Amino acid sequence: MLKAVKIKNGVYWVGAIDWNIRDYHGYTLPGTTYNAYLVIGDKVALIDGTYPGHEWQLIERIESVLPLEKIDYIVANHIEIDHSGSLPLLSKKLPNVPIYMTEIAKKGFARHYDTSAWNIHTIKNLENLPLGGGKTLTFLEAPFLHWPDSMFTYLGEDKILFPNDAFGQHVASSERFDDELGIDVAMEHAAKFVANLIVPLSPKVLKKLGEVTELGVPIEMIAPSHGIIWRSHAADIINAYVNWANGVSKNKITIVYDTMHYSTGIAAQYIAEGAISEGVEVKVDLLKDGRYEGVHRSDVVRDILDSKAVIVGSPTLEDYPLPTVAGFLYYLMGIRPGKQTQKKIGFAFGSNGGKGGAPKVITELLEKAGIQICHDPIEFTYRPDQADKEKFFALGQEIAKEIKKMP
Ligand SMILES: Cc1cc2nc3c(=O)[nH]c(=O)nc-3n(C[C@H](O)[C@H](O)[C@H](O)COP(=O)(O)O)c2cc1C
Repeated sequence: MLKAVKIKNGVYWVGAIDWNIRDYHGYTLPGTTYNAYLVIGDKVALIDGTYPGHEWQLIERIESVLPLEKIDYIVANHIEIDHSGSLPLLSKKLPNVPIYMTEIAKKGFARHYDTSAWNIHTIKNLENLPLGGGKTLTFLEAPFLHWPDSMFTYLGEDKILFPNDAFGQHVASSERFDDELGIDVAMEHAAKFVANLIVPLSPKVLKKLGEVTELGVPIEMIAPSHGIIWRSHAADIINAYVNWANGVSKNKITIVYDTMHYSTGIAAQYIAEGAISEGVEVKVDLLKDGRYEGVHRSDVVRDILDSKAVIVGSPTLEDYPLPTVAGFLYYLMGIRPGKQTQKKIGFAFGSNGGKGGAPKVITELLEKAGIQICHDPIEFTYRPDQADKEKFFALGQEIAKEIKKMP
């Protein structure tokens, strides 16, 4: 039988490890976990659940602590199926057990499952659920963190926040805690998660963290619904969230491009060399799914998370950017990294066969992603010549100097 992991007295991790998942809604990941938690007072509550197909891990881990029938309450912090996929089975096995959720979740669940037989309890913001035995759950509505239905659950006596997807990371590992996995590795997985899922919600993150601070609820441990539990570095991940939400960046430039015959790649290299000569960090990402093996867009946005500048290149193909670049820009428009408190600058470039047009289209899409355009689109025909190379090197130097002046 799989075992639960004790995270505090009377609190257990009873989730599932999914070692195999490599793509989740277009985000590449090295596996993940679906975290669920058992809180045992006089009464017993189960917080969150698993993706469909992983219910067996959840049930075995619960039963390593107590019989499933001992569960008195189920808390559903979020409707998305990677957390709620076990509810259809649990609601059958535990037919009378109340399931706590927000009013919006109730409607959302009805669009996912047949909830007619569920014993649903809709929570009010800051409602308490005393379990007895020194365990009280408090529910905090957290709309749009990250879906309209989302809520956080707080276990006051143990100072544990169960914020569902917030503070999560997609990583499958034998370690359950930040200090076991290593803080740098944990932070890197958290950064990718934030770059892809949380950046568009930045104002809401800041507002919610402000509300939690005002409530004066001490948080010693953060137990998210994916990845490791923050037990030694809860304050560090909260601080990192504040910085990411504000768009705090390094003197770093991300250059992202695709190419058919590599002319645009030569230009990218010259921009990079110019910037490097000014002492700034540069990441050059050739987009995956293009002609060459490259970097997946979900990793490119991770690079952009702490970059002050984003430079995007594409040759012109039938008057437009390559589909990889266009697709990437649509992804970026949804994430809107340039719309955080601290701005990002950028421009577009690319090779053409005489007519061109791609960099102009890229510029428009970069603007929609909130990137402040600091240079007109730059085009050249076929291979860059010596003058082009020098121009691109100088541009790299120019933008590096510019970002060094930015906060
Ligand atoms: C199928 C195809 C369509 C193209 N369409 C255009 C176009 O609409 N306008 C243009 O100026 N060049 C066009 N070109 C030329 C490329 O933009 C040119 O070869 C460029 O140098 C390629 O840059 P790269 O080496 O970075 O791939 C096209 C090339 C191909 C193969």
